[in-house]
Amino acid sequence: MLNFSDRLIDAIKKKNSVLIAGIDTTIENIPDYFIKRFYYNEKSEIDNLKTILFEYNRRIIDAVEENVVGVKFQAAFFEQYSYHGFEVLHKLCEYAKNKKLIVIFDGKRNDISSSAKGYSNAYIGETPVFNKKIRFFEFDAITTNPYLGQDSIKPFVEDCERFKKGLFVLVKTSNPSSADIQDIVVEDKKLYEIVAEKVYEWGKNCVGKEGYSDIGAVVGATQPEAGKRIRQILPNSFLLVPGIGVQGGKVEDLKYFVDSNNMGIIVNSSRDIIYAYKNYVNSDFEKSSYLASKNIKESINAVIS
Ligand SMILES: O=C(O)c1cc(=O)[nH]c(=O)n1[C@@H]1O[C@H](COP(=O)(O)O)[C@@H](O)[C@H]1O
Repeated sequence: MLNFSDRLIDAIKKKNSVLIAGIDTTIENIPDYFIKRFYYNEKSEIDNLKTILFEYNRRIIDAVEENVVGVKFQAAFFEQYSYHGFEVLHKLCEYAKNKKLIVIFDGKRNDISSSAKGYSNAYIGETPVFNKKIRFFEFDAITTNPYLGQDSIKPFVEDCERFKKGLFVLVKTSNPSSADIQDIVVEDKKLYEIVAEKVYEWGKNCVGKEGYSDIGAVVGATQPEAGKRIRQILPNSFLLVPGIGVQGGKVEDLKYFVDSNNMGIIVNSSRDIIYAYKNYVNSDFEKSSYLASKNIKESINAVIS
């Protein structure tokens, strides 16, 4: 199997898209008419929840498939429904995988190395069970938090090498308070610059045939200045860029995040896609999500090609 970065590049070329659809759906944002269609009084709340969460997201994936290179599942939106949500996540991951989409687990997981290994086993690796090793999830990549340092990242990096997977390390996030910690100056550098340098080190031995590392960085679209700087520090890493649209990040600013080949980014949009029915064709969420994903893809391509 090809390295993650090579598979990602192949998929981007095939789709002519760097757009990732973020599957961040909550039940209260699913249109009423859809809920009515699948809600059965004789079934339990939990059974209705599982059916509706799966069926809605499955249709979103069908609708946007043509315009996106992959999907990112934000764990929180599934965890809030406990193991019922995780059951749906498992089914959706398989569903998207079967459509040959790049599938990212956005859990921002990490801990001391023994615990980090458990996270890595679960989402991008395999877990020892008696005398077997089981792959519970088939995600292509996972997001992770760098705060605990190198030994906490190592289990993920090793699994990336072993199973040809990808890792996106939080470097400069999109949220308004990201400066509180990430912009602290340490020995003339902002902390996020130091984290980016670490990401470069961690990814040095995971380079695919196209020359890109499988260890990338998360950089918010709301942070173009940081994007420019991080791109200098990470010339051959993929940047996962969330925060366009609702959070205020501008598609025009993506020019600061790309590398010298106008490559090296994937751009996430969640609410603008999954709830596009609120802005487009209220009665047809699939058509709305299709149109939204097409428009976002085309506007990104206009900036970076
Ligand atoms: O790691 C992420 O994906 C992430 C990092 C970050 O800095 N900012 C950020 O918004 N995200 C995620 O990207 C998605 C953004 O959603 P929208 O603002 O609805 O497009 C959510 O799933 C966030 O959890």
